[in-house]
Amino acid sequence: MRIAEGGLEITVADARDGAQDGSGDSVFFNPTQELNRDITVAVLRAYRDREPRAETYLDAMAASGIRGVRAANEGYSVTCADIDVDAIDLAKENLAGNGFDGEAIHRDVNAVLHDGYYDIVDIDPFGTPMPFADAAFANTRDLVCVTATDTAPLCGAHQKSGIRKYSSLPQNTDYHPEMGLRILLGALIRTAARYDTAATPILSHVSRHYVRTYLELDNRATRADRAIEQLGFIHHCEDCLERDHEYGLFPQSVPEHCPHCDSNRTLTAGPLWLGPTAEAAFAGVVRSHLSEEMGTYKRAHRLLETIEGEINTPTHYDQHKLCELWGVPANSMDEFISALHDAGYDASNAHYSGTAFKCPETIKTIEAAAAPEKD
Ligand SMILES: C[S@@+](CC[C@H](N)C(=O)[O-])C[C@H]1O[C@@H](n2cnc3c(N)ncnc32)[C@H](O)[C@@H]1O
Repeated sequence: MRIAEGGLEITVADARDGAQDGSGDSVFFNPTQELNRDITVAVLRAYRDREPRAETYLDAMAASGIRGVRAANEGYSVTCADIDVDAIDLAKENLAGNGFDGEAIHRDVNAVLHDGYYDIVDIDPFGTPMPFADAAFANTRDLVCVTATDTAPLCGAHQKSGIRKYSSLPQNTDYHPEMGLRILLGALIRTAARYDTAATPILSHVSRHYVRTYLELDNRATRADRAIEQLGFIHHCEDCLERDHEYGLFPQSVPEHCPHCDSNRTLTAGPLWLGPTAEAAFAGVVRSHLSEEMGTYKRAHRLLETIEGEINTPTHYDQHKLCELWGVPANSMDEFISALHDAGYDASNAHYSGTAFKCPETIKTIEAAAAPEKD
């Protein structure tokens, strides 16, 4: 089946043949990942201004090669890799059909990376990216782009699987998309540090059922040490929903009672990333590189605008959950955030959902400043 994406024509397998969930024999293709791919193209454009030296792009898990074709269209020197021979045949056809002479290799990406360096590596697997993280951080010069679709292990809903895959303890909280992102970032940043490399997230988003992040690399051990210093733990109360953060590789103590309400329903998650998940200025540059022919232009624009304005501290609150806790009807997000600003607090929308917001204050302070009136 022929589809058009980003102004290019690509041959992909049909969803009716199991292409979308990877269930059938056909080469994987998921049309709902167009937002992910559109933002990737805008990142590749923005990254050229930031690091003009970056030239080579490895579409490490190419399937139809759609990412590779789109990167080649941006002038990158592209290699597609996949362990599925049908995928590689299709990726070759799609590169050639669009007039690009990129390479397509039928090989395990860990072996491909063992043999050579790339400036930008894009890891887009089924489920967890961790089996590919070591090879990616050891053999990439500038930027590692990562998708993780195993959101249930990441956010603590499938906790044992999360512990196995990410060597960390995730907890299922009311801010589960951010929990997932920070658990993933913690694991990726620790993996990069094994190679004396600092991996800094310059853009991240959690959309639908996946996490996407772009990590810029710096091969200085001192920078890797500084990245490790931004790992830590979240202590969360299931009753009052307050959460506290603690930096370090070991929690000083795991609270048995919530310091805010004395409940014994406390959870500790980590180690996870407590640093910024994106650079606001870079998100703005990426937004300026979206183009209107992109199928998800409006959504991507809105998403990046929110990320640009998002306060970059852990963790977001859900306004509906807080209003439920306070026993009041929810008002509009604009009204709610304005009330926080009027009271002199920093507050912003957060991209995780329409009711997500960031405010570095406690729930008690937020309630006093912005809780809507009871009916
Ligand atoms: C989710 S799909 C990739 C989708 C594609 N990047 C896109 O945007 O449409 C994952 C692909 O990874 C491939 N794959 C799985 N394990 C691999 C490995 N070890 N090395 C290379 N490719 C692998 C699968 O064959 C599959 O085509």
